[in-house]
Amino acid sequence: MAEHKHGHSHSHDHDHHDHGHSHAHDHPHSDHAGHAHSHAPAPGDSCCSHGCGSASLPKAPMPAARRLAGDSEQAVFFIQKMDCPTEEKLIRERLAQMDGVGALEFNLIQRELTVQHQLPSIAPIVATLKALDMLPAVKSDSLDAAAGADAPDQAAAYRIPTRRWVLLGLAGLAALGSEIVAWTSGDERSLPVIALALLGIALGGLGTLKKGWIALRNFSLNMNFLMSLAVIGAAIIGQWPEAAVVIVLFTLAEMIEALSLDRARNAIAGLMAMSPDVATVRNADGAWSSVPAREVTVDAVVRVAPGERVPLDGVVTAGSTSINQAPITGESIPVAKQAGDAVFAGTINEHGAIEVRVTAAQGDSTLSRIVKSVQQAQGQRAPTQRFVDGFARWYIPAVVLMAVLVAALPPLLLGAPFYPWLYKALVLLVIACPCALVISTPVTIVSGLASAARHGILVKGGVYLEQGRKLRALALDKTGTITFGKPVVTDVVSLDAAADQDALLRLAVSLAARSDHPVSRAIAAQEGAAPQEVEDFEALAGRGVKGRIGGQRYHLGNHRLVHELGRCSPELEARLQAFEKQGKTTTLLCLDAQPQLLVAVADTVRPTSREAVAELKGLGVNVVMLTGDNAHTAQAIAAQTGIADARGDQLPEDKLKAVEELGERHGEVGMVGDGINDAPALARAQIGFAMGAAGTDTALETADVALMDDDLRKIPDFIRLSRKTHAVLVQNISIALGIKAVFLVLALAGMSSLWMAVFADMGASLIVVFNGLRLVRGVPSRG
Ligand SMILES: Nc1ncnc2c1ncn2[C@@H]1O[C@H](COP(=O)(O)OP(=O)(O)OP(=O)(O)O)[C@@H](O)[C@H]1O
Ligand SMILES: [Cu+]
Repeated sequence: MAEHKHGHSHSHDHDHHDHGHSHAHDHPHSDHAGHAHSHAPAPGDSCCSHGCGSASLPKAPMPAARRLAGDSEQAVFFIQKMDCPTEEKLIRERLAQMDGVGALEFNLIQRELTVQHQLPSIAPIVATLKALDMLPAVKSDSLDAAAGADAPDQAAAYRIPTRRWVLLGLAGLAALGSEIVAWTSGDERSLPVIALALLGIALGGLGTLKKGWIALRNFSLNMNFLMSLAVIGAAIIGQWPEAAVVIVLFTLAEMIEALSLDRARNAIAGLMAMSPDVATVRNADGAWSSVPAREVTVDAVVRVAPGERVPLDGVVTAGSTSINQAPITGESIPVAKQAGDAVFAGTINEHGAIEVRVTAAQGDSTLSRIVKSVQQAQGQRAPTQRFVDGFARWYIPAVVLMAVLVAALPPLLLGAPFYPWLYKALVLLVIACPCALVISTPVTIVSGLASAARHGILVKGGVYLEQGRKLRALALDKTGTITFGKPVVTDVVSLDAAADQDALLRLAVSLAARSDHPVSRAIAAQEGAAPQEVEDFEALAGRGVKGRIGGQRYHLGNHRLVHELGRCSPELEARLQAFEKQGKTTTLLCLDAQPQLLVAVADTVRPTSREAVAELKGLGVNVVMLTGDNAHTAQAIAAQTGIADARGDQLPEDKLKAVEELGERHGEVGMVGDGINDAPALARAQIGFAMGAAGTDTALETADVALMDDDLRKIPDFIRLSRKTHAVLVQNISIALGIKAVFLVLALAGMSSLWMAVFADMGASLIVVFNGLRLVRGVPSRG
């Protein structure tokens, strides 16, 4: 992996109008410290992460929610009881009816609910949630800054209390006892049988019955309602032991489901666990002491011994070592670090002892921003999830209707016996549970997101994870993406034989020193030429720079600039081409618009780029290079990387047009870029990728998919993961529906009992959850 994250420090006053290429990832942490991240865009606003104009293609459909006109407040609740999609539906239906309540965002896996509202206080929302027996805890409330300070310890809240397990165990014994007594005595309605069954229902099923009752009162047909109906129905037709066994099994299924969701949540939390809890901090007197990492402030100096993990983000101030950055970038190749280099919390110091000046508090570290970003990403609904939710909406009523018909029609029309058909109807009600179906999608998406994060790929939403497999074209910029973005001067040629080349070079260096553009930086790095004072400095986007030195007017820029100055000639063009054909970028220093000096710089292609391009081609993706650099250089670099379609001289509008045109020709387009000149094209692409995100705030926040390091091979990795995720989603939906279909037939044929139906439902839920969790284990390997 490329290691080039040296913080550079130009002491000059840089022009910030310099377009494009401030190459953010080349100078990390310049203002990292004290940069509080409120990483919480309002739901619904997140559709356009680049702030793209209204003309751009829809990147993610808006969540179906009422939009509030004007400003709205936001409150986040932690709802311990919200662990099943049924609860979500119930809450959604009730809250959506309230005036002043806008978008609702559910995060089942974190059990969080975010509400946009325009109410003077959140009390009515809390009251509604309480009426649904949801017992919300306020995590944050934009009306009340202090809210959430005493939010419960969520980790503890996720745990299922032992008491519940014991109760369930006793309930199970009672239900089993009832079954045994009934079986041995051959009487299902004797007093001991009924008493034991009632005991089982009371110990294990009251919660479900209560929820069922709440659902009924709110006219919301949900799982609990169906189960309650089935149990009461079974009791009415005298199947007491069965009623008890069913409710106990159902409660057990619910608890197992909650546990398996924990697994998904842990996949994310596990990322955070990589960062140590204590840091060795230098005190004012120079002694070292152990301090909880949470309490270490920016600018403190911490010591990291060999073999230890780096506790906080920072910059090395003393010592040198190599660090395994796998927790951030997913690549376990050690990276050399010396004074001035950035290190990240959670990464592993391999051999040297280093001292690190902390640049971000624990909560702002790159790792915790990754975790927050993944948590947030999974709160947004992926397209498949929307489909599944929509399906579940008509599925339950349809099955209930069918159950009613099954119970009523055969006895009424054919004179069939009533009880057996009622029993079949009850089995149908149990089968109607869509839990497996509804839960399969979020679990799969979360596992995919967590797996990507572990491999240094930060996906900003399930949408992108689902879309990745559809990418048919990928546009790459050249400087800093395909190449290292660290060009060096290779040739300096005076165009006027009589001129003093060193004096001209000194002028070029003076102008270049004012710019952050990689080409300028290469020129500015020329040795032995102290820069001179520049007046009226100006950056010329896509061309170069200009300014006055010693009263003379100078331009420093590319062929386009000279052309526009009207001083181009066939001879000059021939000279430029000779360098460009070798993949070098040419820059000309002009005095009074007249070219005087030619400076050629060469950038190195990243060794991973070529492989990435080959892999992308293998995946059926058309790779196109779009660069502001000239066409000849573009061709030469493209040839080195195996890219057939390379387009040079691209201004920002041209890049945008190119992306549009690729979209029309091939379908979904991705774009990788890092400069301001790439921003419009990035926004237009269906998926905007940023590289080297570990060192920068902006790349981490604005891209749809951020690669933590500069390895382009992560893009084919991402596409493969997207395909795998899709495959698992399809499997899960087929399993969930398939099992239902089988039991539907069995039920109608009278071959399925109630408890078999509950068992099947539990089995289906477990299968889809574990199938989904499989994704955590790995990105399909890159051959
Ligand atoms: N500040 C500058 N100093 C010197 N040359 C510049 C400067 N700005 C632009 N140029 C010239 O203009 C060309 C186009 O610049 P632009 O920033 O659009 O693209 P780039 O960063 O070189 O390439 P890419 O689009 O692949 O990232 C550069 O190759 C360079 O020759
Ligand atoms: Cu020309």
